[in-house]
Amino acid sequence: MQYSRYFAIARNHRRLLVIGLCAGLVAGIASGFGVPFFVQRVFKNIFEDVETTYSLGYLIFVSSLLPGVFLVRGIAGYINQYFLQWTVQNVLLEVRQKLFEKLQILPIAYFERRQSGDLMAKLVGDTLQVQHAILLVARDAFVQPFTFLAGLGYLVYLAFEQKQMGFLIAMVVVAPLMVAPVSYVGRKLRRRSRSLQNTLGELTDVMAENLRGVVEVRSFNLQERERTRFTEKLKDYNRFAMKMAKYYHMTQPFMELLAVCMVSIAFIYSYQKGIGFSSFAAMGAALFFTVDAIKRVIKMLNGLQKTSGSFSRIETVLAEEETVRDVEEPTDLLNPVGNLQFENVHFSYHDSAESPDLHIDQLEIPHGTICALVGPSGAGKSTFAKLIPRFYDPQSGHIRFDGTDIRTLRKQDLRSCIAFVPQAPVLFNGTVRDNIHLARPSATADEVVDAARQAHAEEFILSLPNGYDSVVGENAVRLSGGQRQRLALARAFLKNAPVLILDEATSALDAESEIKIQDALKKLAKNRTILIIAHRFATISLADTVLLFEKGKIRCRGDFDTVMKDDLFRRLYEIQLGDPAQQASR
Ligand SMILES: Nc1ncnc2c1ncn2[C@@H]1O[C@H](COP(=O)(O)OP(=O)(O)OP(=O)(O)O)[C@@H](O)[C@H]1O
Repeated sequence: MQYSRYFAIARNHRRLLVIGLCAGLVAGIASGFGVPFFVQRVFKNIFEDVETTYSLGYLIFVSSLLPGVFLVRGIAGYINQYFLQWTVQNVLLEVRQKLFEKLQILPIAYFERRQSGDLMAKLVGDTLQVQHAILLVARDAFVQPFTFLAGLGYLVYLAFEQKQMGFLIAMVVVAPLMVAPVSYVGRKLRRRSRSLQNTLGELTDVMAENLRGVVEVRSFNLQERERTRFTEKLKDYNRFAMKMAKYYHMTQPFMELLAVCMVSIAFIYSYQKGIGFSSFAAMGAALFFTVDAIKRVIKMLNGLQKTSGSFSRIETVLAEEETVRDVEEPTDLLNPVGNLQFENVHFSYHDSAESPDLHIDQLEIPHGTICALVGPSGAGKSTFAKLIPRFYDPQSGHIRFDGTDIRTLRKQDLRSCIAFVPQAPVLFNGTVRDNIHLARPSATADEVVDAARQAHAEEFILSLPNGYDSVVGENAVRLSGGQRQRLALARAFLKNAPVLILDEATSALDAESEIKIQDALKKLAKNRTILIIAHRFATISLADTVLLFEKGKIRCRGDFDTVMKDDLFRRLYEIQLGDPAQQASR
C-alpha cells in the first residue's frame, strides 16, 4: 500500500501523534456530544421551563456552558492541529530526505532514461502535493471520526431519552447514501491524478530544457517553437486540472443538500412526535456535527485520491532498484596503486539498438602509465572509461583494480581511488576554492593552490575579482569553457587518486595551456594510472599505450608508433594533420 511508508514513519513520532490524537478525541467529543448536550440543557432551562424564575447568577452560569464547550473544543482542536502538523512535517522531512538520498545512489543509467525536469517535479511538486494531502489527513482524519461518533452517540442518547428510535433508523438509512457517490468520485479522481502529475513533470521538463538551452533558443530563433511547446503542455495541465476540479467539487453540494433534507425530515418527525424545542435544537446541532464530520472525511478522502498520483510517482522512485550495488561483504582496498585489468568484458546499453556492444577480451593498464583511448566518434571510448568507476556494470566479464574484481569492492572505496573528469564538467555554485576543495575536503589551502597551479588555472583565478574566493555562478556561466575545464582538472589533481580518467578534459584548452597540462600529466603519471580520451594527437602522443577503438572493440593497441601502422589510426592522424588548429597544438 502506497501510504504504509508514511504510517511507518509517523509511528516513529508516537509521542506527538498520541498528544494530537488525545486532543482530537476531546475536540470530537466536545463538538459531537458536548455542543448538542449543552444546547438541550440551556434551551430547556431558558425557553421551556417558564414556571421557574432563575437568578441572574444562574442564567450567567447556564449561558456560559456553551462558550465553555466551545473553549474546550477550540483548545483541544488547536493542540490536535499543532501536534499532528508537527508529525506530518517530520514525516515529510524523512520522505524528502529518502527521495533525495535515493537519487544519490541510483545508477547513472537511471538519469539517462529520464528527464531531469520530471525528477525535479517529483522532488518538489509531488512532495508538495503529498504535503497538502497529509495535512488534510492530519486535520480531519482523527477529529472528524470522533466528532461523528460522538454526534451519533448523542442522537442515540436522545432517541432513548425521548423513547424515539426513529432517529437511529433514519441515520442507518442515510449513511450509505453518502458513501456511494463518494467512492465513485474517488475512483475518477485517482485515475486523473497520475495524469495530472505526469503532465506537470512534462511541463517542468520543457521549462528545464528551455533554461538549459538559453543560447540555442536565441541563436536558432526558437522562441516561437518553445512558446508553443510550453503553451501546449500548460493547456494539457489545465485540462487535467479542470477534469479533477469537475469531480472534486461535486461532493460538497451533494452533501449539503443531503444534510438540509435530513433537517427537513427532522422537522416533520419532531412535529409529529411532539418533540420539544430544546430537544429539536440539540438534535439539529448533533445532526450538523455528524453530517459536517462525514463531509470533511469525504473531502479528505477525495483529497487523498486527488494526490494519489503524486504518492505513486514518489513511490516509483523510492522503489527503484539500485542496479549497481555493493556486495554484502565487500573486500577492503588496501594501499591502492591503480593497476587495471579487463577480462572478457561485455557491455551493452540494452535500450540503444544502434550502439555497438563493448567487447574487451584481455587488457591490462599497469600502474604508472598513461593510456590514450582513441577512435572514431561513438566507438565506445567513454563507455569503456565509465565502466571503471562502476557508472555501469558490464553484463559479463571482470574488471580488476589491483587484482580485485571491482564488483567486490565498496563503490565508495573504488570511486575514492579514481578521479574522473567528464567531457562537460559541472562546477557547483560557490567559490573557486570550494569547487576545487570538494575533491578532498581534508586538503590544506596550499594543496588547493598547488592543484590549481598544476592545472594551469592559477593565472586566470588570480585575475578574477576575488581570486580563489570569487563565486562561480550556477553552472559557472561566468567562466569560459577552457577555464571551467582547468578548474575541473585542478579538482581532479587535488583528489590525488591512483587512477585519473580524463574524458576529453582538455578539449576546450588553447594549445599552450594543453602543452603545459601535458607536462603536469607526465609528472603525475609516475605514481598513478592515467587514462586519456582525446582526439588531439598532441595529447595522444604522451601515452605509453594507445588503445584504438572501433565499433566497441579494441582494434589495435601498442605505443604510438605501433598504432601508427594501423590504417584507421593513420587516417585519423592525417585528417588532423590537415587541420591547422591541430597542427598548432602539435
Ligand atoms: N547512455 C547511453 N545509453 C545508450 N547508448 C549510449 C549511451 N551512451 C553512449 N551510447 C552509445 O554507445 C556508443 C558508444 O558511445 P561512447 O560515448 O562510448 O563513444 P565515444 O567513443 O566516447 O564517442 P565520442 O568520441 O563521440 O565521445 C554510441 O553509439 C552511443 O550512441
